[in-house]
Amino acid sequence: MVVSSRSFRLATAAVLAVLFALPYTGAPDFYLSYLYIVFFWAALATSWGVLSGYAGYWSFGHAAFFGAGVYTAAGLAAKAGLPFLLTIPLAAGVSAALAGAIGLVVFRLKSLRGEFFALLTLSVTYVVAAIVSNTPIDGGGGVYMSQVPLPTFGTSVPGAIYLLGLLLAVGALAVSRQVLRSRLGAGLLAIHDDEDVAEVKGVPTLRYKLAAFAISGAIAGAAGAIQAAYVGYVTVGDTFSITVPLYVVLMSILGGARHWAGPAVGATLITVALSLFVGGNHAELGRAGVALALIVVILVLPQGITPRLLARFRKEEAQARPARPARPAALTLAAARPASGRPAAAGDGPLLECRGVTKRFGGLQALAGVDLQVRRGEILALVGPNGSGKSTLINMISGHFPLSSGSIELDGERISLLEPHEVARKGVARTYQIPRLFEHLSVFENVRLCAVFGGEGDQPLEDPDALARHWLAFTGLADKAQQLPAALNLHERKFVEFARALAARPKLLLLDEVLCGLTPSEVDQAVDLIRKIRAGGTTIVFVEHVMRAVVALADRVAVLDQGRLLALGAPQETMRMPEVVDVYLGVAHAA
Ligand SMILES: Nc1ncnc2c1ncn2[C@@H]1O[C@H](COP(=O)(O)OP(=O)(O)OP(=O)(O)O)[C@@H](O)[C@H]1O
Repeated sequence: MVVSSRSFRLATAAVLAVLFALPYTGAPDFYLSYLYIVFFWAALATSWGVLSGYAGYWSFGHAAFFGAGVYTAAGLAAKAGLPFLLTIPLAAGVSAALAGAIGLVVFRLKSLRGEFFALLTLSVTYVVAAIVSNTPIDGGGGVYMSQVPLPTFGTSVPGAIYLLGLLLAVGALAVSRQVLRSRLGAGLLAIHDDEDVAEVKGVPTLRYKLAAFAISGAIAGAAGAIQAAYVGYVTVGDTFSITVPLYVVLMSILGGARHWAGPAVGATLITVALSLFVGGNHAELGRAGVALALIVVILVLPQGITPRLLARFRKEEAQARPARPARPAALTLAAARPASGRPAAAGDGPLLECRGVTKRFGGLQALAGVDLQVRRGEILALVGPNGSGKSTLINMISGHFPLSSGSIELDGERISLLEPHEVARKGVARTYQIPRLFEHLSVFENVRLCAVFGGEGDQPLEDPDALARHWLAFTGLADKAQQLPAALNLHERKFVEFARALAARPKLLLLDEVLCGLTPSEVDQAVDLIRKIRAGGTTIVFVEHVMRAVVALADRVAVLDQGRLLALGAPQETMRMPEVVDVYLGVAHAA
């Protein structure tokens, strides 16, 4: 049976209407409480997904944010006498602030990615728990909510808590969906796949991670506030329990952590499955069976249930729909060009100026004071023996690594102190020697992301989709748009790197060994492409070992040796210089 998107939306609206009306129909409190638990876990798991699912920063500290919400509400309502409803936004604020404060410290450190982030957030839970239990916030005895006047809309207290839980779950899903569809979501998904590359492509990674963490904390805090009213008596042991992070992680993985609805789907399935085995003679056996079934489902569907179901649904819908003509990739050239791209103009002054660029990796001097000017509109080849510092210089210009000393200016403006995403916003784009594509994004999404985050200034691009399609067509990848990078060969992966860099509309394009590993005909194709790119007004610096391409393309050649600029000039003459022949080409190659 084919269900259209419209009928799916109508069904969702009808289910929501029934759920919101339920407390007014005289439904027993037992059912309301049962459904509240589903909403509670759905909201909590959804909040986890905003940072951890999208950006891949697995937090095991969700109990800290949830607990901060529980105790903010309990403390303010039971001890300070604030109206309970007012404590919910306050709890959200406290938990968001806690997440933001932790994020400000840990997100700056590259060494705290992956498992270290998980462990660190877990330990934060115990620190917060210790603070709560050793201060008057709890004092070791727990906090009773029995004296707190709780709202009774929905005809009773359980009805009101049910409605609050439902509102929170719906709100969390709406926020998570909105995040995923925004620039923030696109940036978070890129961070998930390769944070350093995301930053170089223009994603302000620190700001985005902080925003996601704060949103995640806020929803968890609000969930904690409502849960405080639900349980009526809060204790440190129950609140800061390892169960919270373990459950939300499991729920999110089962449902699909990279989809906005995935964690809530997982939460619903697990909560309902576990509730079937709360009592009776075989409760333990039943719960073990549920756990086993979970393991099997996760092994069979590593991306989660929701993406799989949606993929099938979309496939059926597409098959049922009459085929529409494909949208053309056409785009006005003005939109595709670099923001301030100008055609090549000899003597127009340097676009890029490197002064005394030095880079040390511990005791190793990779660059030893390189002075180099790149003229506006030229193609400059950067050559030299292995380990001479070519890629390091590209990394310095794109902001990938900070300089040890020296300075780099673009268009007369110093860029060497900027973050990589700020360098990208000044009009610098690069490719990687070994393509570093976002492996969970389609080829189209890879290029679109660079269209969204590239380009000078902060004006959002009007039609990033059209720009992505344009550059995919330009690089001959239009028919690969919907594929994942893993399905491409090396040549295609390198051309996706090209398309991504071009979608950023750069003034300065840095190409790091784009021809390495390509067949002779693929090299010819790439040479042709590079010529066309320059004709569009882009200045190009390219690192290359394929001499045929260097001679065919370069206006000038810069030769590096042991981190120093050995020679600079027109290709033919520079390649014949005895010192260049000596250190790089060898007599036979120079002939
Ligand atoms: N992240 C890093 N940490 C430590 N050393 C590094 C790092 N990156 C580069 N190096 C070292 O710096 C020196 C210059 O390396 P670089 O990759 O810039 O050379 P290259 O000229 O691009 O070489 P190739 O042609 O082989 O790519 C090498 O000795 C390399 O080992």
